[in-house]
Amino acid sequence: MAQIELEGITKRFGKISALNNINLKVEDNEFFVLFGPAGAGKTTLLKTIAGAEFPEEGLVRIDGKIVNHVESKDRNVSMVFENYALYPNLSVYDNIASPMRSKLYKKDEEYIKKAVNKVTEMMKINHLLDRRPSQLSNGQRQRVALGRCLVREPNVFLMDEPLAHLDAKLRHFMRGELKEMQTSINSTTIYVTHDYMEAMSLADRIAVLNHGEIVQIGTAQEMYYTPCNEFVACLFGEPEINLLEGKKCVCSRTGEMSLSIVGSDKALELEADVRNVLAQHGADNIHIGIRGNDIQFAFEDLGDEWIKGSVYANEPIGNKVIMTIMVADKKIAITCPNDTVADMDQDVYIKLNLKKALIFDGNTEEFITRHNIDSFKKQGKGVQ
Ligand SMILES: Nc1ncnc2c1ncn2[C@@H]1O[C@H](COP(=O)(O)OP(=O)(O)OP(=O)(O)O)[C@@H](O)[C@H]1O
Repeated sequence: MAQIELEGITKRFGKISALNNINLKVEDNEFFVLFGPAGAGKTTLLKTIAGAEFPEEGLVRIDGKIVNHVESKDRNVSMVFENYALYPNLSVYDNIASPMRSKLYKKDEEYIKKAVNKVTEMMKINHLLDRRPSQLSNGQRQRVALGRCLVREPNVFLMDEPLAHLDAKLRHFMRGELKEMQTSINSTTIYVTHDYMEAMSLADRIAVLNHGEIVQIGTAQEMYYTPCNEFVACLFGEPEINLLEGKKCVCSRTGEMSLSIVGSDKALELEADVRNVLAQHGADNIHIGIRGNDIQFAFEDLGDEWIKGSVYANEPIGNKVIMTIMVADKKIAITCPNDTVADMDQDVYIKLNLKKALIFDGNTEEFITRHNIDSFKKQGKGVQ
């Protein structure tokens, strides 16, 4: 159990600023995910907490104590690295046993045997105990590295893409095991992943990083339903959220402010709460963020709010079809039932469910509002 606090952390590699003024508080017993594109600074942040990198500026606190000058081995953290970092000359058994034989944690061999058996059974690698790392597949090596991280009970687990090389089924199984284990042994976990589904299913809270800075911290729900900008909105969801250019206009039927999509002359009616926020907001250029499953489609014109487009692609993916539709010059991806059949260039009509739309400022790309915004806010635990 431990609370981690980072205050003003800056880390440079020559001219590269890998972390820039990071402020973050991870609560005791929290499962905290670092998420973001390649090169965002996730691994550097994890290593800074582990004591494998030292920041030029800022403070690292574990349970309130400043640990900037405490060596990695004395921080009682257990880290699993992306590149496994296994001892090549040791067997799987001895690799996993190694942390418990260190001076700090010295345990007797009987205890070690039980602990190694428990973790290797969970990882489904108990048939590989005598092999060396060079005699393993990448997925097996990754499980050994994870086993070595999990075998003792540190204050903090630091995990860098620990499931990246596993096949989909094992990955799904391991996610469940990790979450279960973290809850049962009450330890704080900081977990790096590229996979938004993994981030959303494991995390109590997520920090999105980009260019060495934190863009947003929040629950999976907040990231998905109230992202702070278009960058975050695009990271969560498959297919990626559609961002359509819109303009404020007046609806001839209601006389109220509404939105039209650039390339279409239809005025789309807004919910009163969204309309009120937009009326106060200066920007005329609006981006409408709408996910593929919040768009209806039909092969005939069903009336006022239906926008005409043409089928550009129709891609079956398992239990659904992703149809890409061209409206003016813009591609829009929608999620359809798996028996949907469509011809290329066929006329198709779509209707946006604006109750689900995210409204962004077209110039700054910052989030402005959505319908029922208060029901999506502040459901996570902890503080930024
Ligand atoms: N030892 C190093 N020397 C020089 N530059 C480094 C070093 N380690 C990281 N960097 C740079 O710091 C930045 C952040 O790297 P980091 O590995 O933390 O990103 P990341 O978000 O973990 O990326 P990925 O998801 O690809 O692993 C990158 O620009 C990277 O090239």
